[in-house]
Amino acid sequence: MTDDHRAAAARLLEAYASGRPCEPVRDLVDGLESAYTVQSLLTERWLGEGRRLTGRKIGLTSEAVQRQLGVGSPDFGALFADMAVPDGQEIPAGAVLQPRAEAEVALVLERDLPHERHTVADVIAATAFALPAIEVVGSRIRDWDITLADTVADNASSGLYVLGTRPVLLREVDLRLAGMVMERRGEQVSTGVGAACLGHPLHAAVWLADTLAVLGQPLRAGDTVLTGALGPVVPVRPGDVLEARIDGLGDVRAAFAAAEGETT
Ligand SMILES: C=C/C=C(\O)C(=O)O
Repeated sequence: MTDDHRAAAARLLEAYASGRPCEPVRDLVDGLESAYTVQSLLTERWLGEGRRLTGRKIGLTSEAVQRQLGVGSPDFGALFADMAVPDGQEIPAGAVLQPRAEAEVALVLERDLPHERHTVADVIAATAFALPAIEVVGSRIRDWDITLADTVADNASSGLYVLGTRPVLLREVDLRLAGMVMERRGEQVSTGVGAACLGHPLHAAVWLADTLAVLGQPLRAGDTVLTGALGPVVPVRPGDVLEARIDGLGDVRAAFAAAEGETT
């Protein structure tokens, strides 16, 4: 760990604290490993503040999002209990900096995934159930001017996440063929399918499980895994109500508070 890593972490933490986006951190981060070192600094700090790790998110799994953000490989970030918003509960204005929303498949594990190389069968055997999810991503970096290094350092642009409430067993759903539609007050704003997520959301989960095991931080029983967007990410405006429906998994809703002085 270097002074540059500490400076990058401090820049991101200042953006969180002030609510004002910061300049990119890529000038302080030399490559992917270095970016994950900055992310780890943030994670360690948040754990030290008593936040509870609830799992991980995978990002940049779909070509649509990779094109939108101009970055070309998956990444991961940490999820904490205070980032989980109950289905349909209003999300306060300003809770996430520069919020955007995406619909995805969440997996909840009932077994550890400790190996350096997992199979899809390992992931299926370790999964208790799947849920539909909306991830509210955000960026501490001004205007989302991000490279892969910036988003990795910035906890994979994590914000909040909303999980549906009807658990579905993997044997009851074909996640590859599962279509997704996300609507903003009845208007279609994003569509996609499970196959858009690295070919299959379970492939994304295998990538994450292997990557974390190699890093010595394996996925554990009880973890939630957000497997990555199934379709394009959409900007969020105050007062938005977004509803995502995923075939076989059902629906989930993210409701955003109106800006002060506005009613919806
Ligand atoms: C910037 C964040 C992207 C994701 O979370 C995703 O592609 O799922």
